Parts: sequence; C-alpha cells; structure tokens
Amino acid sequence: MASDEGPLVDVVGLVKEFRRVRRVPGRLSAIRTFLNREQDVIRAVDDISFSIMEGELIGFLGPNGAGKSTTIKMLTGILTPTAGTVSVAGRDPSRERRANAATIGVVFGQRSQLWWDLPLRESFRAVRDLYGVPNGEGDRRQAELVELLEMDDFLDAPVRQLSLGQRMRGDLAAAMLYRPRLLFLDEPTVGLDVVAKQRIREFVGHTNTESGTTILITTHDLEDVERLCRRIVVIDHGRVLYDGGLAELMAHYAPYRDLVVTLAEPHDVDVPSLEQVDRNDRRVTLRFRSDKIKAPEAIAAVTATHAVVDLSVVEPRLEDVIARIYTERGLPDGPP
Ligand SMILES: Nc1ncnc2c1ncn2[C@@H]1O[C@H](COP(=O)(O)OP(=O)(O)OP(=O)(O)O)[C@@H](O)[C@H]1O
Repeated sequence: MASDEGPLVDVVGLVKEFRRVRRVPGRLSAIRTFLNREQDVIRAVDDISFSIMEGELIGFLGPNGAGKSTTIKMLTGILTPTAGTVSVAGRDPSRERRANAATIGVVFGQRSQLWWDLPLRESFRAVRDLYGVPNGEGDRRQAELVELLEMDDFLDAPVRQLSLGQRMRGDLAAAMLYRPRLLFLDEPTVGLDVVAKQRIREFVGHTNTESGTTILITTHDLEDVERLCRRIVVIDHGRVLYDGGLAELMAHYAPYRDLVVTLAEPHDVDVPSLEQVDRNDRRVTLRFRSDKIKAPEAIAAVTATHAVVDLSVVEPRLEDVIARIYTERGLPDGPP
C-alpha cells in the first residue's frame, strides 16, 4: 500500500555493488580475460541515506561515475539494492515495479523514451494507453502540455525528425501525461542551446510549483541548479558529501563578495575590511566578508578614498564551491 505520510522517498543505508570479471593484461589478454573467473567488486553506491519530502525540487549532483544513475535506477526499480532500503511512496520499487512506475516519471537527456518512428502525437497516445489515463483527462492534460511546451508545430512529426530541444520537450510532456508524483530528470538540458535550456527550466519550475510534482534533477549544468533548486544532494564515490540548502552552502562556504573597481589611476587599494585579491592595471578586485559588511558600505569605503570610474559587485560562483566539494571529497568542517 502506498502511504501518504512521511517522506515521499526514503533511502536508508543504500549499497549497490557490481561484479566485473577482472581483465587479464598481457599477451592474448582478451581470451585470458574471457576465461578468467576472478571478479572485481565495484561499490557504485556505498551506504547512502537521504529522504525527499513531497513537493521538493532537489539537485542530485556528483562528478562522472559518482553513483547518481545507479541510485536513480534503484529508486525506479530497474536495479535491486545489494543492501539497504528504498521506499518510494511507501513502496519498495524493485519489488513493486509496476505500481512504482505509475508514481514516477523518468526523462533522460541523453536518450529518448519516445517511439522513434511514430509521430509525437502517437507516442503520447501510446503513453496514455500504457498508463491507463482516461480519455477526457488525457486530452485536457495533453492540450495543456502542448501549449506550455509550445509543441503544436511538430506534434505530427516522427520523433527521429525532431531537434534535440523539441525531442526533450516531447519526452518531458510524455513523462507528465499521467501526472507522476515524482519526476526524475537526468541531464534534461544537456546539449541544448541557451533558449532551449531556459524553456526546459521554466517548464521544470512550473511543474514543481503548479502541479506540486516532486522532482529530482541530475545535471552537470549548475545554472539548472541555481535557477531551480533550493536543496542539493552531492555524492561521489557512492557516498553523500553534502545534503542541504543551496543558500546555506553558499553562505557557509563562500561568505564573501568581490568588489571589482576600475580606478582613475593604476595603484593598489588599501581599505580596512577589504582584501585586494587581484590587480590588473587600473582594475582591482577587492574581497569582503558579506556576513560582516554590506556591499553599499564596501562601495562607500572605496569611493570615499579613491577615484573610482567604474565598479561592480560579483557574487561567488556555485561552480567553485561544488568543485571544492568534489576535489576535497566533502567540505572540511562538514555540512553547515
Ligand atoms: N552495470 C554496471 N556494471 C559494472 N559497473 C557499473 C555498472 N553501472 C555502473 N557501474 C560503475 O558504477 C560507478 C557509478 O556509475 P554511475 O553510472 O552510477 O555514475 P554517475 O554518477 O551516474 O555518472 P555520470 O555523471 O557519468 O552519468 C562507475 O564506476 C561505473 O563504472
């Protein structure tokens, strides 16, 4: 039975190991590897725990090979965990795969779930039939999605003729036709141009706020995360390195701003509370602790003592903080 109490997704002590026949190096290595019985054990997911409340939109991040896809495959029921438990809407996905399928939608940026040779309209028909969406509701829902994602122009084209951006819109619509409570998006903006990316982000944000769909998004484009997510879960080597708010992460690990000033004359700047971190001729970068002084005070301090012809305040980049989490395998003093 599906439960409506507690988190929508609950993952406790999740482990997934893969076994791979050990490669034998040297002469005739292909044949010797084929005959070899020894196996390497790869711990793709190594004791992960997290939970997701209904209505959240979470960025699930990690470098290549971190274990994201393996985790998502266990949440969708495609893979069975080696150890630990997974619960999605009160169900064990690998044991109740069919029932779980109606609860979740999955969209992969890298490969389509649509029927390649069918017109998009017929792919939608097939998805509606597959999930038993009643006709009236299906028509309404489809019309709404076609309008939201502006798909009118290419609804009758076979999927193989669509551009990547059109195909992505088709895949998103197909996943939302049966109104899943939980949507997994695996790199939904990969390879798209800036306008197409924006369109997808808007749709994802809208789906979360207007339909209340819980969304887990995996992406290497941190702008997706900055625009959409309040919470992120970062994993690497199959372990959780950070689970918490994006704003909290930035406030804790990058509590500074840079004031970039262009001076009338080239010289160094020495102002209390501001640290000169870079200078290129008349252009000087001054760093200040944003939890100690406000940007207008920092600006006033510099302009009162120096002839400034131009200035801008630059926020720290999420990319730098995430890169630090990846390279330092977590953050020195743990999550804030
Ligand atoms: N079927 C499999 N057999 C053996 N090893 C596997 C299998 N699937 C994944 N792995 C290994 O498990 C580890 C985690 O892979 P996974 O695909 O989950 O990473 P990811 O975080 O999704 O990476 P990416 O961002 O590149 O998609 C990798 O070392 C990968 O080689």
